[in-house]
Amino acid sequence: MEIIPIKKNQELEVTVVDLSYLGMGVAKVEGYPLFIENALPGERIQVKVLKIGKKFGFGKMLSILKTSPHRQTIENEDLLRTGIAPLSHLQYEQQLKFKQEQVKNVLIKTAKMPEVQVTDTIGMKEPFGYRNKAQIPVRKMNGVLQTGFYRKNSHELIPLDHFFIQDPEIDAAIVIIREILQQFEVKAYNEKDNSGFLRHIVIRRGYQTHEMMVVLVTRKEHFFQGEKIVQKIQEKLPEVVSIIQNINPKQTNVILGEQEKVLLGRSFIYDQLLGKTFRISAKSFYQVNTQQAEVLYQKAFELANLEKSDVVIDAYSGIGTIGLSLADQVAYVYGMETIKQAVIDAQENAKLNGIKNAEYVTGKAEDIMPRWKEEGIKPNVIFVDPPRKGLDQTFIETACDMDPEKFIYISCNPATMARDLKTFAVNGYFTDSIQPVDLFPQTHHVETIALLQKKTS
Ligand SMILES: C[S@@+](CC[C@H](N)C(=O)[O-])C[C@H]1O[C@@H](n2cnc3c(N)ncnc32)[C@H](O)[C@@H]1O
Repeated sequence: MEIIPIKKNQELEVTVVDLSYLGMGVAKVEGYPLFIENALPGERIQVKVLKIGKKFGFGKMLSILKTSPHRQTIENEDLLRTGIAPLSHLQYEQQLKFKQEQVKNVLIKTAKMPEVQVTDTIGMKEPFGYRNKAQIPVRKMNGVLQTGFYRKNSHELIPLDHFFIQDPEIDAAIVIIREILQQFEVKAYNEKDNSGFLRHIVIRRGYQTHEMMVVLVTRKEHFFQGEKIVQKIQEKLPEVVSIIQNINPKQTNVILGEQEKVLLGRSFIYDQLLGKTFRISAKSFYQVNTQQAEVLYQKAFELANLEKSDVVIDAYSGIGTIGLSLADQVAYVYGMETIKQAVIDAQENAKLNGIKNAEYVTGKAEDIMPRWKEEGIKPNVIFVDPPRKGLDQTFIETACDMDPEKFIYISCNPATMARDLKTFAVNGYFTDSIQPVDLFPQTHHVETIALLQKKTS
């Protein structure tokens, strides 16, 4: 586009025509896209132009002149401002449709597979208060240690007590811990000059067990009055079975550092998933929505149509939730994962549940898979559940070379999944169907399960 038809600070009336994949309303002014927070398709709004780029700009909604029938009232607009719940102004049924459309779009545009069926998104009955984990930044505001969340695309803290999508017991615990920290005059971290002490409070709470883990992320090891603070937390929060100090001295956006000290109790909590018990360490991955994780895994097992003689690979295995949940339906499970603590959890979880036909090793999927191929392991079904960046392309080639009957690809990023499905197709595996599951209500994130089968002709 040569001429940009609008100017910064201009106020104008527009019609919202679309919702971006990040949940922002999109209006077009003479073809020039303007992204607007808290705006829904079909709405006529008054907007002020905030930012102009070469290809698109951003606007701030001033008022709604015509409201979408799909809009719902939100408790607190900070949930949109912080990006905690960027779809919370859209009715839940519509959120589910929006997610299905997102998956369809990437299949058409990225994977070039318009023929693949994308089924309806499986939603939750109560789509809030579901997160079993919180990672809350701690900063000094008006001279006081404060907790909240960052404004979108910034590190400016917006104080917040009710996070809406988090387990309310976690929200309450954050407030109690904050008050204790204020009482002991703990210094909040200042990222501008990498000074101060407390950076983040991370909390996990077992959905079934209600066991709570509190991780205090600090810049330095020396914890002035640490013992007293720990004692007070335990006194006020009897669900806490684990308090960990994680030390992160670096000037970085990465929350957890390398070094960890157990200040109280165990280095892990237990939770139950699909009738099995799992221990979860601070650095191990565990799906944040336990209820929907059960729905996700059950659907994945159903699609896998497992047989008692099957050999299964659980790639990117975390604490072994997928492989150990299905171990009693198959002959053997091999799992691999990069985080050592998570692999130890998986090994312990196998013992805890009396599972003898599963083994877990530490390493990158792309390094372990060629080794297993060399050793002559012949999987019938391979489950892959990678992080947002998707699969390593050499991993896909090696895995396809091992000639399994099918793959079950669980993904938290439809865009990288669509890219990977193309590589699978080149290597002889076609995508049969895609099932979106809503693990992250009120947000733009969506989890999907793809079933891939070997090409027969
Ligand atoms: C989305 S999680 C899934 C974990 C587990 N399957 C579950 O459902 O809880 C992805 C996991 O892959 C691990 N990971 C990241 N890169 C990896 C790699 N190159 N090889 C193996 N595992 C990796 C992460 O540490 C994380 O535990």
